[in-house]
Order: sequence, then C-alpha cells, then structure tokens
Amino acid sequence: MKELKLEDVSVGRGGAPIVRDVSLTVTSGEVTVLLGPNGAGKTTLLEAIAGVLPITSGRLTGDGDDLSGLDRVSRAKRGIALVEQGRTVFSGLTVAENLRVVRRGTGGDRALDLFPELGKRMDTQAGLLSGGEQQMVVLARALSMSPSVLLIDEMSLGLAPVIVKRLLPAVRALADAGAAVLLVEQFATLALEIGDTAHVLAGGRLTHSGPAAPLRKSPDVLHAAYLGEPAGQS
Ligand SMILES: Nc1ncnc2c1ncn2[C@@H]1O[C@H](COP(=O)(O)OP(=O)(O)OP(=O)(O)O)[C@@H](O)[C@H]1O
Repeated sequence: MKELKLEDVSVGRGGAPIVRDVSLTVTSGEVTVLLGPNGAGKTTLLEAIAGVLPITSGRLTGDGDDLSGLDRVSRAKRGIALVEQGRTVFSGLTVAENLRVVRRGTGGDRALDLFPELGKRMDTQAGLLSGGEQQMVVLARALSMSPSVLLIDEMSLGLAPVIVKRLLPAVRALADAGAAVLLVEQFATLALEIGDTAHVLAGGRLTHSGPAAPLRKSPDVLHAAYLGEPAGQS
C-alpha cells in the first residue's frame, strides 16, 4: 500500500463522538506526525485505522480501495500494523521468541540491522530489558511483519528523551525504506525533526495540517493548535 487516505473520518466510543471529520493522507516514504493534547482522540483515530474501532462516518481507503469494511486481521494482511501505546512485549518470552511470534520473510533481519544491540540480547527475557530496549523489540516485531503502513502510538511513553532520540531515527529509517508511517508522539519537537507532514488534533478535530519543517520553528503556531485554534491549514 502506497497511500492511506482518510476523508472526513469520524469515530466514536460507546456512542460518544470522539474524532470528527478528520481528513489526512499517509504516504509511502514519509513520516506523518500526529500531535495533540491528552484526550484529543489520537489513539482513537489510530485504532479506527487499524480496525480496532469502527468508523462512524467518512472514508478510509488504501490505494483507492475502501478499507472500512475490513476487520483488523484483514487490514493487517493489507499491511497496516499498529504499535500500541505502552510497551507490549511478551515479558516471559526471550527477545528471539518475541520476534519469532510474528516473524515471516526477512523482516526480522531488517529489525536487527536497525537495532544491532538487540542481537546480543536474543536469549534474554524481554521483561528484563530496559524500557527503551523493550520498545526496540516492539518496533522490531512490527517491522518483522514488513508493514506498508505503520501506526505508532506514543512509543516514548515513560521513556527518557535520550532514549526517544535513539528510537525516532529508526522510525525515519522505516519510512525511508518505503513504509508509510503515522506517528503519534508526545515529544512534539523530536517528532517534528523526523516528520515530513504534521497534523494537530485537538478536541477530536484537526486544528493544523501542513509540512513539519515550519512548525519546528513556530512554537506559537503549535501552541495555538494545541489549544484548538485553527491555524495554518494547508
Ligand atoms: N475505552 C474507552 N471508552 C470510552 N471513552 C474512551 C475510551 N478510551 C478513551 N476514551 C475517551 O476518548 C477520548 C479520546 O481518548 P484517546 O485515548 O483517543 O486520546 P489521545 O489523544 O490518544 O490521548 P492521550 O494522549 O492521553 O493518549 C478521551 O476523552 C477519553 O476519555
């Protein structure tokens, strides 16, 4: 899949509207950053794309094909992978076993190219790794599935910025290798450094959409968008 497209997508939880009329495109080779305050609906939107939650209205297409009728497994088979919030390693299994759970093709080897430090920890129980190393396993596991669309939900949760700085270039490398990446990240400045396009979601609506580069130098625009003030639509 080269292009994932959302057109006026709305998503609810338990009957309550959470995400409203979101339109955005995630393209192969690019990192699309999705920023926004807590509770804005970022996780809800990623879950709707992955097929965990239904879309209430709007269109979700992959290379022009309607995906909304597909369940989560079918969307995964179409190449959509969701790296969920929180580190979700199988803590009782070794790193090698964690990677083997989903491994197919050559994705696992690519994962080791990205995080060579995991090579030395293959026989270690994943639950004994540091938080940053666990997140590497989670990313490596997603990569093992050779996804064409990678949805990453706040992988930095609970990690120090120095670790996040190690992980984000790997995300950039995945996009450079051809993946379409949609990255939800609380460290806005760090995410914008590796992003091509940025969207800000506040109160369930997009309040800013545009190239990532100008936002790096415009904290005021970012701040206004976080507060829900529409600015700089493009
Ligand atoms: N399981 C649920 N049932 C009902 N409402 C929920 C559920 N999970 C989240 N919500 C509500 O949906 C809204 C959006 O939550 P969501 O987790 O999508 O936001 P977010 O932008 O990812 O926030 P955060 O950055 O805090 O993770 C919030 O108001 C939240 O209270």
